Amino acid sequence: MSEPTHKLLVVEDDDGLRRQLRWAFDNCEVVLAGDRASAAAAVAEHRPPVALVDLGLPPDPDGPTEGLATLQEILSIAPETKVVMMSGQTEREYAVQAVALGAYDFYQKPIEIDVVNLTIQRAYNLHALESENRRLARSKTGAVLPGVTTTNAEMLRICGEVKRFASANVAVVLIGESGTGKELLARATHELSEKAKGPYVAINCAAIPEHLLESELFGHEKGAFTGAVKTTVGKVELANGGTLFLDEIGDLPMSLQAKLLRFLQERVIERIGGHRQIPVDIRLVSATNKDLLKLTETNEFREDLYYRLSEAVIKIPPLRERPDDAVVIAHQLLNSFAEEQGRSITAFTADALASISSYEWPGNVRELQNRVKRAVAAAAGSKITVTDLDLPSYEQPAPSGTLREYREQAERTALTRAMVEAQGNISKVAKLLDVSRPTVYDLMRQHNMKV
Ligand SMILES: Nc1ncnc2c1ncn2[C@@H]1O[C@H](COP(=O)(O)OP(=O)(O)OP(=O)(O)O)[C@@H](O)[C@H]1O
Repeated sequence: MSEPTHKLLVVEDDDGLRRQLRWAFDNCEVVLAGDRASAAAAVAEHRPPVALVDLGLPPDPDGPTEGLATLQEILSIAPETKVVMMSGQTEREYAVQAVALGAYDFYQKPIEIDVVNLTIQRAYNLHALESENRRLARSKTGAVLPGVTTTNAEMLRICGEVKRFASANVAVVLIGESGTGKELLARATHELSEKAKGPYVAINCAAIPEHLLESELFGHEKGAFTGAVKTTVGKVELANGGTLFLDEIGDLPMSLQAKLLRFLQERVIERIGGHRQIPVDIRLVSATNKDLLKLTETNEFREDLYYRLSEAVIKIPPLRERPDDAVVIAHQLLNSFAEEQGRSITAFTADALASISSYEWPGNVRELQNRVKRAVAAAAGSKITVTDLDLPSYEQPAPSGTLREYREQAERTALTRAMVEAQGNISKVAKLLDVSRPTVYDLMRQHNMKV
């Protein structure tokens, strides 16, 4: 084996054979297990790319049941692990059964080290190739900013803006419905900025009662008011050298709007009950689902503060306006929840995909997360259904608008589904839609889609 750091799990109950195998694979980090339970624990801890499993394990050393159960348990914890089963002369008939259950290969004893080594090397190669494919698929589905998944043209444009604004050190306001990813983009702005080495401190202006909010933001000195038993540093000061994220800024009470404005003009704070001016150097990112400009017209939000906060404005579209993202994010969530919950569910049914892309998603990505998580836990089959997601079934909308608009909508839906199914592989998309590759590229351009 080329890399001595490869982990190899050997599940074998015969002591002599275990020693022989450990010696034979001294170029791997061999993890030994003698039964199903210790094999499962070792897989959870080490996630070995390859496992070599004896078919006859206690309590059924002469039969296949325990070996096959161990195979299934390993794959339920780590579906990516390549399992090579070993059998005695008489158990050859179980080879097909093992492969049908997901084993990568089958090896018949007696052990010939060179041959086993070759099988294992091939398994490592395949594992590496599949990992690389998964990585590429992930990057194709657009990990354009840390933690952000998108293939939607508008979101990709927004991610580009976030990157540019992050390095420009301007005050950014993020506008979008609840669960659209405002906090996610706020964090990305911090991580990509020159303040990334400093702290990231978030505060939700709507979640804290008005009389406590001032102290939360600016801190207080001991004895400043009844109950102020010790000096407390506020969030603004805590964020010094980093980024302060003010969530639900539209709910900031008027009295504090004045105080925040003063801070933004002078860049110093005074704790409540304090007389010292403390200089604070922060990057400010705020977020709201309200129309701040409208609030300025009704005098609910100070206009001067609005302009201070919104040197850059980013509007995040709701998920219902980006059905392509709903489907792509759903797949990514499915993969990560299935891995987390140790379930071998890899797909949605076609009906479920149709519902995901047509549903309104009032709770946006947060609601999508909750539904997919529950569905992964509840699914009885290998695919997630509309019922698992507890979504209304998709109903073909009655034609509205012109024939051309209707055609365009259908074309876009078909293209999105094919892109998701093919994980961005254009040749596969072309095959699924029965058109040429150049046609796929043309369609993508027309519909503003990227791979
Ligand atoms: N494009 C995306 N890709 C992956 N995960 C996302 C995406 N958008 C949002 N999420 C995830 O969805 C969840 C909700 O996002 P977030 O908390 O950023 O929304 P928000 O707009 O700040 O919501 P609220 O206004 O309710 O605070 C988070 O777990 C976030 O990581």
